[in-house]
Amino acid sequence: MSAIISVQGLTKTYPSGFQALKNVNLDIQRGEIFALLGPNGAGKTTLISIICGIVNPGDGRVLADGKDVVQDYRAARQKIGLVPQELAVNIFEKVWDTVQFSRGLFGKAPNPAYLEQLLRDLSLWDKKDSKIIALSGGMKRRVLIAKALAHEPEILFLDEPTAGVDVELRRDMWQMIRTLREKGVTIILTTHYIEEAEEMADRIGVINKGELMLVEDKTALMKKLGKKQLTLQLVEPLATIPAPLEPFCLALDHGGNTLVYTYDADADPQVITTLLRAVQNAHIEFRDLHTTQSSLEDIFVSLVTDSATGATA
Ligand SMILES: Nc1ncnc2c1ncn2[C@@H]1O[C@H](COP(=O)(O)OP(=O)(O)OP(=O)(O)O)[C@@H](O)[C@H]1O
Repeated sequence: MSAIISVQGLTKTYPSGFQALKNVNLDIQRGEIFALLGPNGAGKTTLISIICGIVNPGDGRVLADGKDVVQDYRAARQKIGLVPQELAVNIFEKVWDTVQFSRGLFGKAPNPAYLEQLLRDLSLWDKKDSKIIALSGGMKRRVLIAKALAHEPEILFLDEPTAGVDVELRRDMWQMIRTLREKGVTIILTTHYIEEAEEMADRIGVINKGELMLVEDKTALMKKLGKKQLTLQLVEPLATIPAPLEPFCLALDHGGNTLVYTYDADADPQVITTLLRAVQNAHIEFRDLHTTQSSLEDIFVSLVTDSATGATA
């Protein structure tokens, strides 16, 4: 895969003197779904806004499909669709008119057949003559997506696409995003719902205080930084952990009624057999056992917290 977006040494200091981005380097691969995660104020919107040519970069360079977003703004911007967080439309306009207008903004020739298919795909076709003010919140979001896609961009940015939408619409949006990717559109989304990134993304970027802390394949990330826990529910409570089990660094919970073993998600599975044998040799009986795996949310929280406290992994 080749990079469709290339961010090189990007730094942004707002006129207030606040440094919102610090030497960000990032390549987005053609055809991927990339999720950018970060706490409030981390710099996600600033980064997206610079790539989309809405905010001026400070130092550094951004290329969209090889076009410099400053020097070759129009060509670069034409490649990109942006679904903003906030509704930024004339609410008295009709759906069809607003979508057609968006296409015209990019100097694209009218293509009613394309726009009809777009509105049909977004379940908006029967609302094409409705004024935006008369639509539900979920439909307004779909209109924002239709506007962003009206000029047939190859790259789609979604800034918090499902903030405040109900579960059903969120699932619909996820399906919509997947369908777009199948059609070859590269998707970059920011989200506070880690579950969304876990569900959708091929790769994850974590940004904190203007610094890109990590960019990794999602599955590899969850394997590398994820933890698993094996919990044994004991028949008889233990007062202390017997000496032969000490090397496993077990925790004794629930008044001595459960033994918990925490291990790396990519650890050798043999380690569990060894532990269970040691438990048996120590004459400890258990009535039940189960394993859990840390979510992307656990990993994200520990990354951001560790960086705040200066801890290293
Ligand atoms: N125009 C501006 N002038 C000065 N500071 C700004 C400006 N826009 C953003 N900032 C600051 O830059 C930092 C990054 O903001 P940004 O909106 O990029 O964060 P974010 O990660 O998108 O946050 P959120 O998740 O809350 O949307 C914040 O501290 C914000 O206050």
